Formats: sequence, structure tokens, C-alpha cells
Amino acid sequence: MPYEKGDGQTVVIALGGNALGDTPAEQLELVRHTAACIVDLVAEGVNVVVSHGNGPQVGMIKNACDFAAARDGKTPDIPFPEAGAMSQGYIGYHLSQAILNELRRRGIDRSTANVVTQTVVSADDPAFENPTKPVGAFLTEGEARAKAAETGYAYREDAGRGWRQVVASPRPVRIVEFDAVRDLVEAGYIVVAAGGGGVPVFDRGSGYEGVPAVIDKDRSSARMAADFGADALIILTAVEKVCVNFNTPEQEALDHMSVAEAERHIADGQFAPGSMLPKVQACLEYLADCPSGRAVITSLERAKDAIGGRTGTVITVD
Ligand SMILES: Nc1ncnc2c1ncn2[C@@H]1O[C@H](COP(=O)(O)OP(=O)(O)O)[C@@H](O)[C@H]1O
Ligand SMILES: NC(=O)OP(=O)(O)O
Repeated sequence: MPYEKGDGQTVVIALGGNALGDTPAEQLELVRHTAACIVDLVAEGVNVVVSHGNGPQVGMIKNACDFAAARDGKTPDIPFPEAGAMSQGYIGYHLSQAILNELRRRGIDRSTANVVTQTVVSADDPAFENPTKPVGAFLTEGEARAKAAETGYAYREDAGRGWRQVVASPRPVRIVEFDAVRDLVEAGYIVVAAGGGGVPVFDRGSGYEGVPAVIDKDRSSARMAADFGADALIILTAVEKVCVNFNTPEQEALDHMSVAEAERHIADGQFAPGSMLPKVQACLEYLADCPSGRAVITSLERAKDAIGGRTGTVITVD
């Protein structure tokens, strides 16, 4: 099936933690399923840009490097932005390989491109004063307190699930490699970009400089979707639809929200901070810049049906 330039809609997909898992072996297994869901869209003629999270992975890489350095005294210190770039390479490699294998299995003549991406953030972003983004593995409170004393890193309780290291999560201002991503998409590649939100960098005028932080991948995906003027931003997570009164007997799944309705639900505290709230906020950021667009939150498994308008929670301006 040869690629025809310009056919189909362009969508930016943000992959949640359930698409990747927590260990290399788990990830290699899970991305086969993830790739099948992505190639379902490619087969429908959709031009796909894929972004993904990296919280567990960047924490794993940084922790392994810190452990090795403390143990052998020879492994160099690996700064956080470098660990973020490594996480993009590691996850992008698995995703890209799985997509290529699925394309080959279906006889679709397309290829992938991974772009290790930098994202400009602002030095005066208040997020630097208040670390909120969980990275790495879950710990007990005792383990977290011991780690904090040993390393000076910040740890917090994460939604009743355990304790995790937290780092600053500044707002994405600009995707540095956006022009390259656009050219690759226009040339017919399935592009993996802005993984982990992109490595956060300051633009010092004289050059870029890495920053120890993790940008929310849904917000960077929204930035990229707006820059594309994409037909849709698709946020894939573990639930088919956004709910009000989530996890209560009154839970109600939403098929559609206007921006005004979404803002009302946010004001009512319907979406949990650190999980669903940033996803809905990312959708609103995309729609603010791209008012004719469509933002969709759904599960990985229902991505194809959601593109076809058959499920998911769709958010539009009206
Ligand atoms: N109002 C809500 N409606 C639906 N899901 C919600 C809501 N509030 C919180 N959630 C939870 O948020 C999760 C998505 O957040 P999270 O797991 O952090 O995302 P990611 O898929 O990016 O890793 C859902 O799987 C669900 O368990
Ligand atoms: N960068 C990012 O948003 O990662 P998670 O989705 O794993 O939190």
C-alpha cells in the first residue's frame, strides 16, 4: 500500500503509561499491541504523529545511573536532561520497531522516524518552585524518606498508590524540532516526537541549555497539534471516556464536552489533578490555538473507533 502525500487527516496521538509499561521486557511486549492500534489508523489513511510519556522510564534511567555511580565510583554523573533524552531513544526505539514490524506484517509500505525532541520552557515558569511530576518507581514512605535524605531529591505521595520522586513540570513554550517533524510527516513518515514532552531546554539566545524537569506529554502533544493545525489531538489512556463523578455510584461517562462545559467540570473539581485534569487542560490548550480542531480522550484499544467518531470523549469549542 504505497503512501500518497496529502491524503487523510493529520492527528497527534499522546500515549499514556498503559501503552508502555514499567520495564524493558514489559514495554517490548506492550508496544506490539500499541503499534497495532497505531497502524490501524495509518491503514485508514491518517497521518500520525506519536508522542508518549516517560515518567517511569526517565526515573528508571536516572536511578540506575545514580546507583552505578555511587557503587563503582567510575560511572559518570548523568544529568536529568540527558536521562530524558535517553528515555526518548529507548522508548522511541521500541515503538518504532514495533510499528515497523506491524506495517511489514500488513504489507503497508511506510516507515517511521524518531525525533529526539527538545521543548523550550520559560526560566520564570512557577512550576520550578513546586515539583509535581512523578517519575520512577513507587516506593514506601520509609524508602522515599531515606532516598530524599540520601539524594536531596523531592518525593511525594502519588494518589494513594505510593511515594514517588517528583520533579518540576514547566509549560511547553515551543517544540524546537517542529519543522523537521512536519517535513517528515509530509514526506509520509510515521513520526515519534516530543516523547516525554520533549527534553526541557531554556533558549538563552546564544544557545539552548537542558533543564532538569519533565514536561507533561499531553501538553507538549497539544502544542505540537496546534502547531500542525492538526485535525485532531487524540489522548490515549486507560479509560474509554472521561467521566463526571468518577469512581462513585453516580459516575457518568461523557460523549462530548464543549470548552465551556469542560471548564465548568474543572471548576467543580471533576477531574483528578495529576491524572485526568492535565489531559482535559491539554485539550483546551490545543482548542484555544486550533478552534476548528477536535480533541479526543479515549483508550488505546478504541483509538480507531474514536477517530471514526464512534467513541471516546470528544471536546470541541462548541
Ligand atoms: N474524571 C475522570 N474520568 C475518567 N478517568 C479519570 C478521571 N479522573 C481520574 N481518572 C483516571 O485517570 C487515569 C488517566 O491518568 P494517568 O493514568 O495519569 O494517565 P496516563 O494514561 O497518561 O498514564 C484514568 O485511567 C483514570 O483511572
Ligand atoms: N512526560 C510525561 O508526561 O510522562 P508520564 O505520562 O509518564 O507522566
